[in-house]
Amino acid sequence: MAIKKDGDFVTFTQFIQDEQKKYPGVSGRFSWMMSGVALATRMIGSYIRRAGLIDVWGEHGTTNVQGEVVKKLDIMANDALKRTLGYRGNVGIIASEEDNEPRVLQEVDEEDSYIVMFDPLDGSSNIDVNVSVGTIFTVFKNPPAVVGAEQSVLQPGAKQVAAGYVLYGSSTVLVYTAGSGTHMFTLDPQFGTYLLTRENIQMPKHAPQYSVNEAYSHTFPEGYRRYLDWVKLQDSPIYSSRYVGSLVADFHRILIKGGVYMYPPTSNDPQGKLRLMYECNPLAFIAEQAGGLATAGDQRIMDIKPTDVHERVPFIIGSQTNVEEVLRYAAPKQTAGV
Ligand SMILES: O=P(O)(O)OC[C@H]1O[C@](O)(COP(=O)(O)O)[C@@H](O)[C@@H]1O
Ligand SMILES: [Mg+2]
Ligand SMILES: [Mg+2]
Repeated sequence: MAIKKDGDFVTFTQFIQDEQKKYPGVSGRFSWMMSGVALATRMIGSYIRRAGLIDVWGEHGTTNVQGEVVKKLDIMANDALKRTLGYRGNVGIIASEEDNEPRVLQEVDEEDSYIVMFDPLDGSSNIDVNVSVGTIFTVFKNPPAVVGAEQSVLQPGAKQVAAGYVLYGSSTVLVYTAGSGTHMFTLDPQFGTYLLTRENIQMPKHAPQYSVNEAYSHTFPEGYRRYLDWVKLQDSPIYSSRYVGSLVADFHRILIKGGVYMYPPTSNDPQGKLRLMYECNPLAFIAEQAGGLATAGDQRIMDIKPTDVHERVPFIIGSQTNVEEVLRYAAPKQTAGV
């Protein structure tokens, strides 16, 4: 249900403006920038809702810097975000899964300048088959003293000022944090705006459910294979498994119901498949703000010092006790303090 405050629904922009009032001297341009992200995701959502009626299915005919076949919707989503953020006036630098390099959008005064990085369309392999997909974004402050777009973006996840994702599922939801809890907004198709529906989400401490692509498990490091053997022997409770193949959809289920998602190193992707800057860091911020954990197995995701905007890392995220169960096997030395 949409949450009412003083008898009124709370829109995403209003919520951010109220949240920003806690920080002295904030210009309000932050919420203007965030409304740009919200606008782009409404555009992307309208493309997805009309898939099959309009030409969004299939390949774009190019490959991205990661060697992946790019889908038409990857590019449409990327363009929508670049266009709306371009008009916001306080986004200095952007970086995207679909662009080789981070790009200086405009010179803005340092005080109020942000970096926005995003995975414009997450779960690309599910686009043509009508399975939920998403958009993931993260926001950093633009460091003073210009050091060049490439260097400016290479900040550890702990420096994020905000992060979020949109899940284009049975309903369209936007999950967001700016460091004071994790909150969810649902797009009201009638009003065409995101309304607050869950505030201060707390991830369950444990749930008997894991999410991993087991087709590759024979190539996982031994620890992860031992965890999968252990989890299948549990009978009270018995664990079940779920895997959609869209990171945002698999993570959202865990945020609400608990459990653990992992994408270990594989023979195909010895560093792991998922990208630190615009997939793992934003979800880690959201998970931690909801009482969960996120690790690369040997260190907390948000402590990793990035070296490349498209770098990949092993990824374990979810409920506190579930993640600790995985780490007992996958990274024994890592249990305390993740
Ligand atoms: O098919 P696999 O190897 O299980 O990988 C699925 C994973 O890859 C991704 O599709 C990668 O993200 P993109 O679709 O944004 O490239 C994740 O959403 C998903 O969790
Ligand atoms: Mg992705
Ligand atoms: Mg993507």
